[in-house]
Amino acid sequence: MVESPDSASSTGSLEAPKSLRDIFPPVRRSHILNCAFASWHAIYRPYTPKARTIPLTSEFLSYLREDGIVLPDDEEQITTLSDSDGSEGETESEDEDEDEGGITQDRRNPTQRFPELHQRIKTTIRELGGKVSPKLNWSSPKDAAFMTATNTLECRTPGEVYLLLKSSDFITHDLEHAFRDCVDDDDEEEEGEQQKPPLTAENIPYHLTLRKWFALNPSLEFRVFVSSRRILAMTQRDLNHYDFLPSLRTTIISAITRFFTATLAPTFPDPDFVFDVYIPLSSTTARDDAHDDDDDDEDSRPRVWLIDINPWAPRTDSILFSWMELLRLRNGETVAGAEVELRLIGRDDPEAYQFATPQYGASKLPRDVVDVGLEGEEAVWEFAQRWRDIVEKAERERGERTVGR
Ligand SMILES: Nc1ncnc2c1ncn2[C@@H]1O[C@H](COP(=O)(O)OP(=O)(O)OP(=O)(O)O)[C@@H](O)[C@H]1O
Ligand SMILES: [Mg+2]
Repeated sequence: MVESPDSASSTGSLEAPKSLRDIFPPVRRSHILNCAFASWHAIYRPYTPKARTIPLTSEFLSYLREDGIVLPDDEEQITTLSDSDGSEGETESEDEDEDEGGITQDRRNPTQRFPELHQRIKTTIRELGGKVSPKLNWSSPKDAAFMTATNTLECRTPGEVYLLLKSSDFITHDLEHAFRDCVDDDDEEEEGEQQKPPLTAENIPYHLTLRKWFALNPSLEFRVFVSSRRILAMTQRDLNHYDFLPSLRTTIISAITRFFTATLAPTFPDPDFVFDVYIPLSSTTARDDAHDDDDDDEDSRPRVWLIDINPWAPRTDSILFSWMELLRLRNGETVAGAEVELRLIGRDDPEAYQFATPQYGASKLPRDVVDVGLEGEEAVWEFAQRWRDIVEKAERERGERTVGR
């Protein structure tokens, strides 16, 4: 989870600026838990790219929390810090717990320390085609992508997964600060609820999520802000300018709105949340390759995939909006009947990164997309044209033309 900057000062209000924390509605612990991947994935699996969630043991959580990185010894290709610090090839006796400044460190290798879990992760990677993108309850280790040979979150072995998780501050946030700035759910107690254990950090069920790796195009990732089961606003997620996006605005808004109305709006446990979607270039290829849904849906309209659900909380990055703006929209400070805004990065916007210079190394820009970028404007345009053709065909089939140039 990335902390969003407190943008109280950028609202232009004449009132004395208040901090975002002062005015943000309280965030309940249950809301945070509802946004954990394993919680919502259980409901919306047919709409997500292929993924598996693996319950984590306390042994594994201790391993993640400890300083130092002891990696498995059953992998050949991984070159890591542990190779140079001499931990590889330690004998049984050296693997025993040792006391370092009062803190007990378990130096055993993951293959001895949590063999079953290690094997399960290995098998799951294989089942998902050999390449996965890892995530804990709420966060992916985007800030640690630089640790891998590919500079992405693509992992082929459990060791690569462990290395990313252990190197990431975002993962540490999931482990140590999941309920930071949250309130209890006391007033929500219903009959029979008293039997439930209290929602404390100690009894958070942690899961490792492994998502089948696919080369998604970051220009087609969007974040959507929902309040009272109503879409308030949408934003591009990737911080590059894409010339072709404005002409697809109406199509994108209606595809996402249709998806939201049919799936999330009626069933997500909380009325306020933030969700991320991806609109694949070619629904058929992508579905065959990475989708969990086995139906024979021949609908050729742009398909919307659910990537993540995030808390309605300052900790969620509001990207091209400020949380102040969103809270105002929430309070109805909008023109009645106005269409939902999809905010895109303009060519000269200060937020715009150089094309092919993404925010967290290449983790947001799969290699083939980088290649398109590096091939220059023409290749990008060709790509855009292909996408537009698909969309236009779909719209024609529906008998309504919403795309035009
Ligand atoms: N199956 C996948 N294969 C390859 N890349 C993926 C896959 N799923 C997601 N990604 C990429 O990883 C990025 C991060 O994923 P996700 O949004 O789940 O992480 P996050 O930590 O929750 O991010 P945030 O902090 O912005 O909420 C996505 O924006 C997407 O570009
Ligand atoms: Mg997220």
